[in-house]
Amino acid sequence: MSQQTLEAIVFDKNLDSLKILDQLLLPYKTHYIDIESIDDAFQAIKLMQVRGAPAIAIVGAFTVTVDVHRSLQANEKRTVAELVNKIDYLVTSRPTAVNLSNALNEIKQLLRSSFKDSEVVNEAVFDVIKKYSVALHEGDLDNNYKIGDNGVKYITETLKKQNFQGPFSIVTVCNTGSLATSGHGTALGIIRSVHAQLTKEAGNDFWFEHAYPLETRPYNQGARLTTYELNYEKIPFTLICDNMVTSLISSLSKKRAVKSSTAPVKFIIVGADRVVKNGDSANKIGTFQLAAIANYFNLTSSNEQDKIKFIVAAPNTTVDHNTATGDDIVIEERPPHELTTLEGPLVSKNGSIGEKTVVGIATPGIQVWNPAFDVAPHQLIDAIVTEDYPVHEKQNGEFSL
Ligand SMILES: CSC[C@H]1O[C@H](OP(=O)(O)O)[C@H](O)[C@@H]1O
Repeated sequence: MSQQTLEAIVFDKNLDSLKILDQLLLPYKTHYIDIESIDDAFQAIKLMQVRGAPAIAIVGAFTVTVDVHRSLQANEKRTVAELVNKIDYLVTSRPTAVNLSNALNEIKQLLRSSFKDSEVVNEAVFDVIKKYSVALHEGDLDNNYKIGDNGVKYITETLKKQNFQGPFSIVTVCNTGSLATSGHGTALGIIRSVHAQLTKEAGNDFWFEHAYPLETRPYNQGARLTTYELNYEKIPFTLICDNMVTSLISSLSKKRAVKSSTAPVKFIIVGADRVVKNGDSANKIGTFQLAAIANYFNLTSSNEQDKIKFIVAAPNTTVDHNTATGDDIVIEERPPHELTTLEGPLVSKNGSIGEKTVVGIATPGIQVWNPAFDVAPHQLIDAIVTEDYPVHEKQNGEFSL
């Protein structure tokens, strides 16, 4: 496998060129794809060659930048109104993650406030879009480190309040790390920061011992991407299937070792694609179940030290202030083949990596339901961790975002 990297998005400020890491080939192959137009980006986002709410917003913004750069180089005459239409098309590539529409709508507002619809796109238009895109990319990385630190503070405060002692573990779903953002990540960013700061040597009565990433069917972001990141950073983890969470929590709560660890699950930390005004949060399918599982164990345990906190980690660019509740969130449905087949390279017994292959794992031609996301109700969420501190917690059962 060529040199391993976690840099999902590469924008060259001098060449005004954009490359994305093809995440459909990870973890077996590191391959970058050139993105030269809005059409290229629509395809790459739709196919999930790049995915993750913040990452697709950053790719969307950089794509408009390189698309305009290319058209100026080709001396194409395009009005601002025509460019806005192409931007609206890009927004439709993945409807649930609000980051993409937030970013592209902000670019449209900048264009509308600085130029006439009938004006021909020129260098001044390009400069406005590039400046916004670079700031979005750099701001996302800064936000993620703040989310990580805020997550550490919340976890530390929680464990101290509970008078918890000893090692603890964290469950997470999908991929919310460097491959889903500009770097460090959101939920996985908190795990990175917890691994770095809440060590046994840090002197607290408690310390982080283990992460449990879920496989995250059907696209397998956890099995392919989160394990790739955790392995790269040498963070201790054990991959589990999506249907193993209750057994994992139950075994560890009874001090029954799972592989080499007995550290109880104290936090389930997930990302988000859209957090709406009342705190309902859309995220990868299976997230609602995780919130319900945490709630079950909390209802059936009387001991404060056993309580599990359900945390949503997301930057403010993922918050949708225009939508009241989760009932109003459009959930993207994906193609049936993602459920009925598996795509990947043939891996021989000696570990050598072959050509990409598609294998069937279900009866051909059957009816399939493949929603990419679900909505965790705010009632089941203990904290929403953004780049702001203190973190968002419910007052009288309600979030105030
Ligand atoms: C920080 S990534 C947020 C969010 O995006 C992922 O969805 P997908 O892989 O389908 O783009 C997943 O729901 C993450 O939690």
